[in-house]
Amino acid sequence: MTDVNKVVLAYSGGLDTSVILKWLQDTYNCEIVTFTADLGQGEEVEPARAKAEALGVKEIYIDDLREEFVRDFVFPMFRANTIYEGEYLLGTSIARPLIAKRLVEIANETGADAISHGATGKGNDQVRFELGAYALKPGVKVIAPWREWDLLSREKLLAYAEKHNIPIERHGKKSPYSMDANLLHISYEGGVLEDTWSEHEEDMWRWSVAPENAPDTPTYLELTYRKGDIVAIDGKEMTPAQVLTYLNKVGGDNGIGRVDIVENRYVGMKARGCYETPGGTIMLKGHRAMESITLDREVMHLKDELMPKYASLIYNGYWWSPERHMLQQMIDASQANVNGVVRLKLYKGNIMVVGRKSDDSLFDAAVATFEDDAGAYDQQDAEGFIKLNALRLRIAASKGRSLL
Ligand SMILES: Nc1ncnc2c1ncn2[C@@H]1O[C@H](COP(=O)(O)OP(=O)(O)OP(=O)(O)O)[C@@H](O)[C@H]1O
Ligand SMILES: NC(=O)NCCC[C@H](N)C(=O)O
Ligand SMILES: N[C@@H](CC(=O)O)C(=O)O
Repeated sequence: MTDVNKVVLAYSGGLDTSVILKWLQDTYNCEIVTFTADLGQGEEVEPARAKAEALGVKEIYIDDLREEFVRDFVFPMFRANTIYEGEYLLGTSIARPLIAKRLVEIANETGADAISHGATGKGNDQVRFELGAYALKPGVKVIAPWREWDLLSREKLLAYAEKHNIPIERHGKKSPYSMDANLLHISYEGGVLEDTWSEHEEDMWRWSVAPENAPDTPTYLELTYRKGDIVAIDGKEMTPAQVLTYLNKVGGDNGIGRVDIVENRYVGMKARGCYETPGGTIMLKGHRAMESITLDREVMHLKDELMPKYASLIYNGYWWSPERHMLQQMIDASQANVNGVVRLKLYKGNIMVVGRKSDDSLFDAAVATFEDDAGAYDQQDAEGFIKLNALRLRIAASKGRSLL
């Protein structure tokens, strides 16, 4: 067993991390610092203070990280139109690097030599927390209780909690799912979802109405972009966290952003997950529309080619890596002219782009028109363009390389 003096625990305040807190004290006989983040999960974080105090913790950090989360993690990720395996908007994946960063900062402030978290040994989150911690504090020790203890069933965990007077009630509605929530999404895993054929239950979803129950009249939105980020909605300036909060509300009301997928975890297994990402789904659609008139074609296509790689880096836990940093600089540089306004129509789970405008637009109506273009584009140029592009095809065909 590793020798540790002081551990910073990522303490969400629920049953699992409360058991972990006690288990760390007993097993490692060390001081514990707790860290609880408000990432917009919609549950009060303050109750974590009293719970930690009741377990004898002296150093308690409760941080409101909502603005930092959206400004420095969510927005940069959306500049790349990031999506994992075609469906997942990485709501949990993008929050873990921020938790890792704060764990390390708090360890430095309090003189702790170790960090701990409650992610299991079967998932992605352990990888994300630990790669981040090692990248930012190379000598840090890591304690992952799920990989060490024998409390592997719910019954054992509850028995341990009861024996040590750890309150087992959770605030809010009890969920049969393993969930993670923040301003970008809610994820649901486990329970009935472990049968890939069983349909998710309607009452599982917490933020959105079913598309069929959404209003019969559409909702229009105007998103103003500056350097690839939304800075105003319907002309009203907003901070990054305000933007996402607002879009979650209107998106949820219109039945937008539900997905039910089976994804490939980094550790090798496939896992079923349902995700509710109303604001993020709107942001992705809006951003692509803004780029469609402001980005050069080859820049756009290169971004699209690199995006799956960038998404995998984030999914697999490599936010704090030199390769993600390098890609981010390129992505950010591409956004210099991604300015303007996009107009969207939300209707029963759908998002339609109905307008886009920009002072930096590359769309040239004089060139694109089906009407007389007054010499803006010489149609005869196209003949040589096509012939030279066809040259190798014609040579191959003339030498008998039939494609039929
Ligand atoms: N808001 C948060 N603040 C600090 N740490 C967090 C937060 N959310 C999650 N974590 C860390 O990530 C781990 C994995 O998250 P997950 O959502 O699986 O936790 P959990 O099993 O729900 O824990 P609990 O039952 O205590 O809520 C948690 O055990 C905790 O260490
Ligand atoms: N139950 C959870 O804690 N889910 C978080 C993981 C969500 C998603 N499968 C991910 O790996 O990012
Ligand atoms: N948070 C979940 C899922 C994951 O990490 O992929 C776990 O700890 O297992």
